[in-house]
Amino acid sequence: MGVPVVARAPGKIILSGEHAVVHGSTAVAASIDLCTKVSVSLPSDADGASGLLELRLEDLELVFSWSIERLKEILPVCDTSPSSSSLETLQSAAILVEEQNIPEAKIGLAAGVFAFLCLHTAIRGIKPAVVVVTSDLPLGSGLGSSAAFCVSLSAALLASSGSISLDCNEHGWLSPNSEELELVNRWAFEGEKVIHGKPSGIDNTVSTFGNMIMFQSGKLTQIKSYAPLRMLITNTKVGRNTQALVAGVSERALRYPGAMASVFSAVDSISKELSAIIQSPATNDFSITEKEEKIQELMEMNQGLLQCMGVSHASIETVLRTTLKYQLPSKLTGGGGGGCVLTLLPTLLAGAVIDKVITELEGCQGRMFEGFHGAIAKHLPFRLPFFELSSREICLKFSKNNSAFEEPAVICELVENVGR
Ligand SMILES: Nc1ncnc2c1ncn2[C@@H]1O[C@H](COP(=O)(O)OP(=O)(O)OP(=O)(O)O)[C@@H](O)[C@H]1O
Ligand SMILES: C[C@@](O)(CCO)CC(=O)[O-]
Ligand SMILES: [Mg+2]
Repeated sequence: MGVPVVARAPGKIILSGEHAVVHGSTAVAASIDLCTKVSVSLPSDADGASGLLELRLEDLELVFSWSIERLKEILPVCDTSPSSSSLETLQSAAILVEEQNIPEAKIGLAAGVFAFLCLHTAIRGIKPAVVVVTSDLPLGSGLGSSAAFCVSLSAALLASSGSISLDCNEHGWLSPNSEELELVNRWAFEGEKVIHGKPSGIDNTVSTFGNMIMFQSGKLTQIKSYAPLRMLITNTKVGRNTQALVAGVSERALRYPGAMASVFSAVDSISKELSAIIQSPATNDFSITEKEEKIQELMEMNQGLLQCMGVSHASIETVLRTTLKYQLPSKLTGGGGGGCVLTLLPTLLAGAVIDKVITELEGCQGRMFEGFHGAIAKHLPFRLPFFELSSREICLKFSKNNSAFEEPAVICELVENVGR
C-alpha cells in the first residue's frame, strides 16, 4: 500500500435548536472531543493495483469490499464538484450496498456504507483504496456520528486525491486552510444528505470548523463562551434514526403549518437568547450562577418545544424526571427519539449531588447511563460523569515515510498540541 492519510473529525452536542434548524430557525451547537477517524491508503505501483475498494469499520469488525470491475459496471462517472446532482447520479450505488448483505441487526449501517461509496466515487473516481474507520462516538445517538463520519471521510479522500495540501508541521498534523475546510464541509454536507435526507448542515459545519457555533440557514457564526459549561450526557441507548425523525417533524409541519411556524419561531428566539447569554461576561450583577440558571431555563423551554415537535421519547422523559428531582433540567440533543440527553451541571453543584443523580440514572433502566469525560485528551468513553465543551477542529495526519500510525493516545496528544 502507498502513503496513507488520516483525518479525524469531532462529534457535537446541540444546546438548542435541533429540528427547528432544518426549518430555518437558529441553533447553537458545540463540537466535543469524541472523534471519528478515517484513514485512506492507496495501492502503490509495487502492489500492482489490488483492484479492490475496501471499507473497514474496525470497531464493528466489519469489512466491505468491491472489485473495481464491479464498481465500473454499476457506477456512472460523475462530476467532481460537491453538488447534489453529483451524488444523485450515484443512486445506482444502492445495489452495491445490498450485495454486501449487511446483517439485519446492523442494517442502519447501510446508509453510512452508501454515503461512503458515493463520496469515494465522487471525490476520487472509481479507484482502489483501503479505507479504515474508527470512532469514539456511539452511532445513531444524537452526538453527530454521521457528520463526523462524513467530515473525516471527505477530508481524508480530498487529501489523498491532492485537493487538500499536505505540507506537514513537525508533528505530521495539519489543519486545512479555510478554503479547504469549506470544500470538506460542502462534500460532508452532501454525504449527510445521503444519510439524513434533509440535513440543515449544522452537524457537518460544527464538525468541520469546531468550537461553539450559532447556525441558521447554512450560515455559521462562531461564538465564545466566557465560562466553561459542564454537561452531563446521558445515553438512553434507545436506537433511533435521524432521517426518520426529521421526516416526522416535516410531516407535522405540513399538517399544522401555522402552529409549527410558531414553535420554530419560539425556538429561534431561545437559541438567540442562549447564545447572547453564553457570550456575555459574568460580572457581579450577572453572576455565573445567574447565567447558568438562564441557560438551564432556556434548555428546558427548548425541550418543551421538542416535545411539541414529537421527537421526545419515554426514555428521554425518564431522564428528564430523574434529573429534575435534583433541580437539574435536561433536554434531548440531536435527533431525539431516544439517543442522548444533556444536563447542564452548574459550577457550584456539589460532587455528591452529581454522584447521586448518576446513581439514580443508572438505576432507571438497566444500563441507561453512559458518561463521557472530554476534559482530558484521551477520546474514550469513560464512566466519569462530565465532559466540558471543548474547541476542536479537524486535523489531518500524513505519514510521509509510510510508517505505521501512532496509537490513538499519541494522536490525541498531537491533537492537543495542535488544538486551540
Ligand atoms: N463510524 C461510522 N461508520 C459507518 N457509518 C457510520 C459511522 N458513523 C455514523 N454512520 C452512519 O450514520 C448513521 C447514524 O446517523 P444518524 O444521523 O441517524 O445519528 P447520529 O449522527 O449519531 O445522531 P444525530 O444526527 O442526531 O446527531 C449510522 O447508522 C451509519 O449509517
Ligand atoms: C435533527 C437535526 O436538527 C440535528 C441532528 O443532530 C437535523 C439537522 O439539523 O440536520
Ligand atoms: Mg446524524
